[in-house]
Amino acid sequence: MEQQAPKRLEELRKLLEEYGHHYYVLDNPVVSDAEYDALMQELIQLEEQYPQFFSEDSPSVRVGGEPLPFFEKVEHRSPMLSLGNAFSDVDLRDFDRRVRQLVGDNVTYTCELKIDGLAVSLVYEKGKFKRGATRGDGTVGEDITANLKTIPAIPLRLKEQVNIEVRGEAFMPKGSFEALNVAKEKVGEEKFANPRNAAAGSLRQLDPKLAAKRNLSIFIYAIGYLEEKEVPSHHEGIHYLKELGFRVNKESRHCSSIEEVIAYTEEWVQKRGELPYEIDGIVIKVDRLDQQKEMGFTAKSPRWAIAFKFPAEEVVTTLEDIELNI
Ligand SMILES: CC(C)(CNC(=O)c1ccc(Oc2ccccc2)cc1)c1ccc2c(N)nc(N)nc2n1
Repeated sequence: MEQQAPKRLEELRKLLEEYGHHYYVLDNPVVSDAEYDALMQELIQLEEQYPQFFSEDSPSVRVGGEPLPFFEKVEHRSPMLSLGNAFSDVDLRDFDRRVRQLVGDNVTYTCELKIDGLAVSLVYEKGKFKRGATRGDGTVGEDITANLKTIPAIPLRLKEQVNIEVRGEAFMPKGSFEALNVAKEKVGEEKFANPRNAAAGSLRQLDPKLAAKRNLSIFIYAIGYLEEKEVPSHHEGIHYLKELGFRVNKESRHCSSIEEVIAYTEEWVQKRGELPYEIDGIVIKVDRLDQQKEMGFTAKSPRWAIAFKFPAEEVVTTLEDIELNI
């Protein structure tokens, strides 16, 4: 007869999973950091006391396991495609014209912020997080599961026991990036050039305990495959991902015309500085899945999506940043 795990251990796992979801996925904390940390410490101590009740989806895995000798290569079940680029309204209108030529005039778009981070794939079996990987060359990536498990915004268990693979952008918030570079400067270590390099550098090193300290987060933006369920549109797919427990970006907008899309790009060129994370553009997707299927793919990109790239953010170099060699 299998021994029952102590009640308190199960209770702590449920509490920390619930609190973690509110804090890191919904950006809506229900307990203080101090209370969350105290409960986590209590769970870690209990799990050390009862190692026979180890569970791979316990919230305690967020602190990170032992360093790996190397990363395994993994093949994505469906390719992680790249996006064609648009640099102007003319390019966006050309895209809209191509879409209408292929699927007719009854077309709407979903616009999403293009987060400046590291593209990753997350595989769930019966709702449990099994494997996470970098994009790599789109077909083969590196298995960075151990590092991704330390990201609190990545659910270890979904609200439904589905087999699903999702794609998203792991990133380091601007505030965490600034603090990390201050800490590196203090000990004379090389600073990261930007949050994207900091996120990639944190996830592509072999020690999960180091990744756990980097305050990384993620936004999920695509379903790679999903068994036993069809979603009719992209925006309904994203809503489903949110219901499953994934962190999705609240700024996405369902647009009924390319004019609305252009207005959205102009809005975010202005507002990007107000975001707590860096973005390098906007991704525009034909919203209906039947029309996406009708349009298909080129060798490496979908015909039904495009990335509108922002001009590189001009870096204002303050006087104290310029070594005054007078
Ligand atoms: C649209 C897609 C390319 C994802 N989609 C896929 O990767 C993808 C992959 C196989 C698909 O189906 C196939 C299945 C088998 C073979 C070929 C295709 C469908 C979509 C993409 C890429 C980058 C994005 C980004 N940086 N930010 C946001 N917000 N969205 C993004 N969306």
